[in-house]
Amino acid sequence: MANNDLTRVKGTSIVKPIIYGNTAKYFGQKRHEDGHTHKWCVYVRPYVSEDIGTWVKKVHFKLHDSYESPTRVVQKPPFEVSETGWGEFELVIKIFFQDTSERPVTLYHVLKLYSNGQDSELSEKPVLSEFYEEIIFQDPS
Ligand SMILES: O=C(Nc1ccc(C(=O)N2CC(c3nccs3)C2)s1)[C@@H]1CCCN1
Repeated sequence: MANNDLTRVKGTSIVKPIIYGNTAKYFGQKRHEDGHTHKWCVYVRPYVSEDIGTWVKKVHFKLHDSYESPTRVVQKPPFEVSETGWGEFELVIKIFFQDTSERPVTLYHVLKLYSNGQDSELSEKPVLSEFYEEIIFQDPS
């Protein structure tokens, strides 16, 4: 079929399901030296067990500017950043692919430290906030 117009011929597409988000745990009390109350980990993981490094080259985690070196670059799996802090804020997650012809994907995640609302009673239970996303590669080269 001659495809003279600019529409892309519907070819194959590859769907790569991922999970992104954070876990958090209250220290049990406020840390005197810096006022931090929680440790947390933000991450990008494959939805099914696989070596995500075969198709993800690196991940940038952009933290709040008050953090030292707020843009954290993770060059190999596991693609995660562990930190401590006292509050919830929006992080930017930028995923770069081994196939450099594929544009990076940017995700936004609001860090969750409190099980039900900011400054709610601080529980000892870990907090989990994660989301499912599908990375779609059209006509992968
Ligand atoms: O909390 C919030 N924003 C936050 C930004 C950064 C936070 C944080 O936890 N930390 C900065 C880091 C540092 N500690 C010492 C030197 S830098 C530990 S919290 C907003 C404000 C209202 C609701 N949410």
